[in-house]
Amino acid sequence: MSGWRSREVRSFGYALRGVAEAVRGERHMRFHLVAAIVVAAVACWLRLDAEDWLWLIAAIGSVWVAELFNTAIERVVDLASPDFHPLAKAAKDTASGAVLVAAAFSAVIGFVVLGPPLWERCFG
Ligand SMILES: Nc1ncnc2c1ncn2[C@@H]1O[C@H](COP(=O)(O)OP(=O)(O)OP(=O)(O)O)[C@@H](O)[C@H]1O
Repeated sequence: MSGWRSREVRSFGYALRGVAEAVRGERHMRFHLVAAIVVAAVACWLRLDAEDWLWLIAAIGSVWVAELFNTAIERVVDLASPDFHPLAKAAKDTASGAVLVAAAFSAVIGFVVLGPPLWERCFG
């Protein structure tokens, strides 16, 4: 393997390890993983079309990305400011807020995409 390629493979490995470490260490990350599996199972059961799948994938992805950044920010804040500091608090609270906003928008997308076909399947 060329030097460039082995460097790329190594970087990819570090990135995957970062995701795995976040899933192992963060309760919320595991919750998002379970939620994504449940949503995908329901979407399969409802036989959603490609466009609906894209909306769900974008919603799930946005929550995962927000949670990964939140985890990274928490780690850096813990490293830089183990003692209480108002700026550390603001950084952590803002990072959690990003997850909350992503989760809220994703819940709306889930409701709009899954709601009508689910209603139809269950009560139609
Ligand atoms: N060094 C600090 N200085 C000031 N406030 C802090 C500090 N560390 C944590 N906090 C406050 O405590 C809250 C909880 O912090 P913590 O590190 O426990 O993260 P968390 O929100 O519990 O994340 P998770 O549950 O995902 O581990 C933060 O949102 C922040 O308001």
